[in-house]
Amino acid sequence: MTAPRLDLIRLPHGDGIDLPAYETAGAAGMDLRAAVPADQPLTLGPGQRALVPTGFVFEIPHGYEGQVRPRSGLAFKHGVTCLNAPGTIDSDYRGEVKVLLVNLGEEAFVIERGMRIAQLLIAPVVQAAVREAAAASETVRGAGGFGSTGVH
Ligand SMILES: O=c1ccn([C@H]2C[C@H](O)[C@@H](COP(=O)(O)OP(=O)(O)OP(=O)(O)O)O2)c(=O)[nH]1
Ligand SMILES: [Mg+2]
Repeated sequence: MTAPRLDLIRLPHGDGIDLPAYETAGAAGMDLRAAVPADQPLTLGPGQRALVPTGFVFEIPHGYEGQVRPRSGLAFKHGVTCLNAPGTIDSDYRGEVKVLLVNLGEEAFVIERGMRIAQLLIAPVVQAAVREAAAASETVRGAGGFGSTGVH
């Protein structure tokens, strides 16, 4: 599969921020950095959430989506994660990509300019042809769910 091209448009407050990048050859996601002012780090108190700017508009190719996902290290060490994980970036979105972080830990967490706060995956999507139907087809599972299998 050839790699789709991804154009990133740098916004003025993203000046000097490293381009989002795949940190290793096999990385699934590119790390996103916080474009908060250098002299105004963002402090997330316990239980608080914030929309953190990345400094870039991502022109996601048609037929793909962007998924904003947490970094496991931040989640494990500090309880900091993406509240809406995975965040969805639509291919027709032309605003700045932002990361909705929440601090589920017990200590305040300080977000400095350039800190890697989340990762973005590019994934193919299809749009279904939606229609209303009279009845659902029959299956062995039927309406069973939520732990219904393997129970005698
Ligand atoms: O973590 C996220 C999630 C979304 N977005 C941007 C890109 C996305 O295309 C747009 C809309 O996101 P979504 O559809 O999840 O939000 P909504 O609440 O449904 O808003 P809208 O009515 O604008 O679609 O917001 C981000 O920058 N970061
Ligand atoms: Mg929406």
